[in-house]
Amino acid sequence: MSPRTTANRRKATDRPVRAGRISKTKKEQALIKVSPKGLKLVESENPIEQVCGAPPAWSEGRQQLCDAIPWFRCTQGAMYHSEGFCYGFLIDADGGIRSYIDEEIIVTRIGGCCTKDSEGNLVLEKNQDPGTALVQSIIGSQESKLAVGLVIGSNNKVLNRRLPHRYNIMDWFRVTNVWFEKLGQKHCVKVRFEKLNLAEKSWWAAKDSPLPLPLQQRNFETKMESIMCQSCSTESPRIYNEGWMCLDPSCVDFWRIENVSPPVELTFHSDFLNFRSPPDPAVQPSYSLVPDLLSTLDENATDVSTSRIAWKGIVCPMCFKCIRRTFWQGWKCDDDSVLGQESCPFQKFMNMTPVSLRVVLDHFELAPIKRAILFDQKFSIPEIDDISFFPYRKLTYNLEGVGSITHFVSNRTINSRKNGPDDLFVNLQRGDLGLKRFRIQSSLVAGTLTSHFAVNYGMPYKYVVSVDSKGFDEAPEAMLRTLGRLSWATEKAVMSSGGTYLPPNELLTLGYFEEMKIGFHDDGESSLGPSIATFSLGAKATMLVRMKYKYFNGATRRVESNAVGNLLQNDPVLKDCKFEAERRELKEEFNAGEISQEDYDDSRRALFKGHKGKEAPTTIKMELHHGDLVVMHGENLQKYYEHSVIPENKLRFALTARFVKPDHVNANEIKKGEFSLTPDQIYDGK
Ligand SMILES: O=C(O)CCC(=O)C(=O)O
Repeated sequence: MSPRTTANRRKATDRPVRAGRISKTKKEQALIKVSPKGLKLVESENPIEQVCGAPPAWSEGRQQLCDAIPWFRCTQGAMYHSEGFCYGFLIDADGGIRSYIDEEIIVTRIGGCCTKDSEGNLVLEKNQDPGTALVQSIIGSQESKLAVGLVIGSNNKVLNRRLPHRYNIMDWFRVTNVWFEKLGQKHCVKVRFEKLNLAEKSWWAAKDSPLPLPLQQRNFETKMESIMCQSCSTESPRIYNEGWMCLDPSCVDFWRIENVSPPVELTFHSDFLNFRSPPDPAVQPSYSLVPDLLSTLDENATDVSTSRIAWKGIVCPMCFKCIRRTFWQGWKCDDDSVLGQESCPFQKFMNMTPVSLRVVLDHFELAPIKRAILFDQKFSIPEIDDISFFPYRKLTYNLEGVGSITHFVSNRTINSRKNGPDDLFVNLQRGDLGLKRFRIQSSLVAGTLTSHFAVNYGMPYKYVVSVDSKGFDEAPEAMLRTLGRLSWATEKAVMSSGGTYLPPNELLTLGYFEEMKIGFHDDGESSLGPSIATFSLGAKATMLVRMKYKYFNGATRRVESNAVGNLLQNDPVLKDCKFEAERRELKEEFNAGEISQEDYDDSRRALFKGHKGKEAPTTIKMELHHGDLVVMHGENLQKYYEHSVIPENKLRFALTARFVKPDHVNANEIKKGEFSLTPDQIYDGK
């Protein structure tokens, strides 16, 4: 069906190229050719050029970028969108075919619904639906005149310029067009961005390229041709030279030129690339391109330095690199450097005005005389002992054949005693304990930092991260007192459960600012003894304990839903695991020699097949209050179960003591775990 033109239709191909157009080198002209293979051809035929300037901010890591730039808070995917608006967009390797970049215009595909084919090319898995959050958000920004921040990654080959860093902030852009195209048999969404500030030369323009035309000399009259489709009565702009197409994916004439599919090679129409939107003061961004967080933090206000906003990243005012808050006191530019990179001397350490207990504790008088606890029947109910260790309440959770968790519940008398939890909370905030955030070794997203600060004293210990250890001879007084309390709690809990007490020789201190936490993990390293004791100071926290995925489901995780993962070699069939009765019966038959290994495995596979594996429900839920002590005892507890802790307020410390087996430690480090307590550092349980 041939298109019916609108009243003001002009023949676009006849129109002269107007002022306001950036003059293009031959190479750039060639880039306008947008066949699937064309871009690669252009890339190899043309040497990579230098850019003329430097980005206003940059980053070598995605995590650092997202932490410091509020308009680009997405660690995966190309678009940062929130509540119906697109705020930031990354142009990297996968803009897709028919992409375009020059100094002022960017044409790219918006992500989603993609997978990689055998050659590593992105292919659409399904149609991009106009109703998806990505599509709605980009339209939301266009309609609301919200400027979008663009970042260009060094994997981008369309620009064909040498980019100085892995991620480079470009500028603010307005969304001028959002439309659908056909990609293979599916349809995808494309967007045209236009730089907001046309008066200044873009830093990514080619070195020695001419200045842009001044605004007064620009022609804002050029318009894209727009034609109404005869079939669906929707107007679509003319984007390609080869002919006009209806761009409404629901129309029978979608993506057809004069009733036939368009050729493989398409070239952008000059009006589509050359038109510029007249200046419009209503088009504004939500944030500064390079935010200045530091100027908003009043260091003398007591509740600022540990607040959520204060552990965001910043842009280094000296070298413009995005840096994360890795240190308890603040930011250090060279800490987030890539190895071998020149380091920048910038550092900003906060005043760290001590946080008062009153700010973090909700109880009217800081702590109750006796803590009343209502147990939720959904979780394990502990044995309660109010007598043996008075004034503590002792709650014991027994996990059959696995171990026990003992919770010593503190109160006002214990907390307010001299050198007790109230004093320790204040003392731990004096001086520099050496707390830092470390990189998580097994994180899915490379470079992710822990969401808490840590420092280790005594024997070296590696938990989710590798932390340097300082000797106990360097430990502040407050830590030795804590060690006294944790040794007391470990001994009492282990003796009550009939185990063997091994005095701790390592103390890991975690510090949590507002909204920090520790996700599910275990403390099951082979170098550790069976007891782990934690002392809570400051804000209340919730500790959750659950069975590990593979012990709950009887098999490891599998990517494909419904497929069965690797079966457990030695299934402990824990109480309340999935298919507990069936798994126990099969195990007994196998152990009794009634069924072969093959039959045992086949029967388990048949049992699990078709059931999507899921995380185990929470077995134990504990509220950890200021002054409380928790002792986990039993090697199998760490083997079969995992725990997480989510604090609630602006500051919490968790000090955890363990016994590290000396034969797992370098001889020259053993000394670090040696300590002796003065009589008043030894805790008497009061
Ligand atoms: O914050 C806490 O109470 C727990 C800390 C913890 O799980 C650990 O040190 O392994």
